[in-house]
Amino acid sequence: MNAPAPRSIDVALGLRSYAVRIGPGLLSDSTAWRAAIRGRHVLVISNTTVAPLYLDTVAKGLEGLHWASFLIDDGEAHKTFDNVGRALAALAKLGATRDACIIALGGGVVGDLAGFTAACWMRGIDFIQLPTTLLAMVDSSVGGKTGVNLPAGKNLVGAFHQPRGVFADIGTLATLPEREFRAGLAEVVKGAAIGDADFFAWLEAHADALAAREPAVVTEAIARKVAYKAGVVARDETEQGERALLNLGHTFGHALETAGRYTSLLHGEAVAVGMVLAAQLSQQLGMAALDDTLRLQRLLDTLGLPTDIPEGMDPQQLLALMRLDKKNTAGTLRLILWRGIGRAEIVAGVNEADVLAVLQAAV
Ligand SMILES: NC(=O)c1ccc[n+]([C@@H]2O[C@H](COP(=O)([O-])OP(=O)(O)OC[C@H]3O[C@@H](n4cnc5c(N)ncnc54)[C@H](O)[C@@H]3O)[C@@H](O)[C@H]2O)c1
Ligand SMILES: O=C(O)C(=O)C[C@@H](O)[C@H](O)[C@H](O)COP(=O)(O)O
Ligand SMILES: [Zn+2]
Repeated sequence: MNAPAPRSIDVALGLRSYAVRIGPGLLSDSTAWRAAIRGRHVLVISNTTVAPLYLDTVAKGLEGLHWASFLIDDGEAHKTFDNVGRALAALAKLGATRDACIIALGGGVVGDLAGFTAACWMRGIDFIQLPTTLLAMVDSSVGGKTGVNLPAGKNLVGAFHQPRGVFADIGTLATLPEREFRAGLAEVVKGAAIGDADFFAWLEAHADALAAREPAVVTEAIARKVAYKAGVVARDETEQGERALLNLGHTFGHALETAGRYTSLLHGEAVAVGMVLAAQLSQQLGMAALDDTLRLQRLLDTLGLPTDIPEGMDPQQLLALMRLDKKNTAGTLRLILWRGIGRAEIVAGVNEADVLAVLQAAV
């Protein structure tokens, strides 16, 4: 089978615009990403799973530069402030000046942490995203949200800091475990559920091909989701309005992740469950129809994603965690609710009793 044609999608942000390139061989063909490095110092941030697979390939593209690597342990539980401190120490040891560049090699955990480290060092240096998970390719590497978790909540510390470029080598998906691949599909479904009913229907029609990882279909899905997200980010970089829609399922999802101490559900899985809960709440409030909720559930199911809250979770604790969500204002819940396939809405002042009722019915 022919390799899918490479794609390039622009994130239009004036002087800080950049391209998201998607295709095979982008790690080993270093010409493009190397050109995005302006200075002499480079810190590659990765983790103990990804580095043994791909760091040597990246290293070949760094010849002649003064570079080092900093590896974190694997998993969401390591997207911490402590690790940012260690990464900053690695930059100091490297002697990194303001024209230094950080390369994020890995999934969303590495990307978020590396981006935040780049935002902090000397008040902001360049970084490049080399995403190696489906989730990072379709979502976390694009748009400049960077940050880390606290025990009190997901992504509570962070900064908006855009990368200089994103280079998604789809060849790296060959080594990605099945569960992680499926978790990435949740963020693809999310984009379609929020703002693109045609894309949602396309996902339904191609669900089996996606689950089977057919390269052309996977590439098309990545490109469509990235194009959708790039448009939203270009219109509302710092989430003053529309961008909050990208949080569909996340207020519930982040609470599930935090309650599970970042080791129970993967982020994409938590978003899948969270979208179903948001749909059920929307239905309860008379905003969405049962048929649409069932369609969403069916698609997530076909893609092998969970749609139920894991056993043992406490609705009151989940609600308490939701109160610390960054979208909330003036002590009231502000959620992304759903009007049906392709239509989401920001709703302020959501009644806690309604949220609790949905959580209690779901456990
Ligand atoms: N900044 C954003 O806009 C944004 C968007 C969505 C998600 N996120 C964040 O992204 C994180 C989730 O990202 P994720 O799903 O990529 O998780 P992850 O970074 O933990 O990666 C998933 C797993 O896959 C492994 N892995 C990565 N690439 C691999 C490869 N090619 N082959 C084999 N194994 C590989 C990793 O070591 C890890 O075990 C969460 O912290 C979430 O909050 C951020
Ligand atoms: O890019 C965005 O904006 C998103 O909300 C994308 C989400 O998928 C992602 O999980 C993001 O990190 C959540 O952001 P947060 O502001 O809720 O922490
Ligand atoms: Zn997300």
